[in-house]
Amino acid sequence: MAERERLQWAIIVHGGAKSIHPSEEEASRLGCARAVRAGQAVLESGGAATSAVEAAIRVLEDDETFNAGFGSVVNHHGDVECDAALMDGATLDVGAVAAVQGVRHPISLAAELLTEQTVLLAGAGAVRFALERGVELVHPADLVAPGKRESHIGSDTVGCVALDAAGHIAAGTSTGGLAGKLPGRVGDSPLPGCGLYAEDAIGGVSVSGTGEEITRVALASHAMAALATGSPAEAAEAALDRLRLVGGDGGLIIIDAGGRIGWAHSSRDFAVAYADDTTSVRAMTRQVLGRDTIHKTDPDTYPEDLPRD
Ligand SMILES: NC(=O)C[C@H](N)C(=O)O
Repeated sequence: MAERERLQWAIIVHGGAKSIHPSEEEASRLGCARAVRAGQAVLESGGAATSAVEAAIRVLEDDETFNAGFGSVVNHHGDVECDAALMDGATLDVGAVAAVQGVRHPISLAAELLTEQTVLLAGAGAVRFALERGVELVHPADLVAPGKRESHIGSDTVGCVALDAAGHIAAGTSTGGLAGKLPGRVGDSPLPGCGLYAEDAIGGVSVSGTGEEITRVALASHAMAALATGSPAEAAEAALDRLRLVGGDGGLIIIDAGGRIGWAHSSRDFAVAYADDTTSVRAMTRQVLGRDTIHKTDPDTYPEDLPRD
């Protein structure tokens, strides 16, 4: 197939690798579509990929459908502790935060760190940094959405990858982690090479799934390596093969340097939405790519007047 000319911009988000209850499918698709629309607005006005990723993830963090920011699952002690990261493929800068409490938008705290020498801040130090930088803080209990306190199900981290008009790629993640996790536990999401990676010359990837297994196989780095020889969907598939070695479940979204979008998941479902300068917002909760996926759903196309809450 002839190589496509590079697109002006492209963006994909995910709402987590998990089983999505039928009653949550529409909310998952709509939530992801809204997030894409927020990132798209940044990209269409010539904004940076890092800003688009932050804007998209902030929408997902505000949506209790997803396990990030408000609506995060609770840990073993009933508290929300969040991990998030943002990586700039132009500079290979990373900003990451782990096990933070009471930060309304962990992705914005990660963005604040992006230009600092420090890559990853955890716990109380990260919250102090948020205070110094004027990043919005809330009472930690205010991040617990009704219904999530009792819930020990669900593992629906959010993520985003974007390519901007200048050819720069960024990737981001945000999560409440795994329900019932030990306090202080940190998953793959804030770790470059595990939960995310971005490098302009290659592409960008954002991951969801069982964090310990994803970390053990450095999943994002495998997807990046596989992009050298395959399409984004093939690279996501190759990474999932790697994950099967340790028995984990997951999903990956990818954009390559040419703006091609792809994703795959071994979890039953994976809410995804995407758009580029030639395609309006499309969203779905599962698709056939992985040999372990069981359903096919044609993507819903969302018009300009995307429904609002
Ligand atoms: N839902 C998720 O993707 C969870 C995240 N990967 C973690 O283990 O913290």
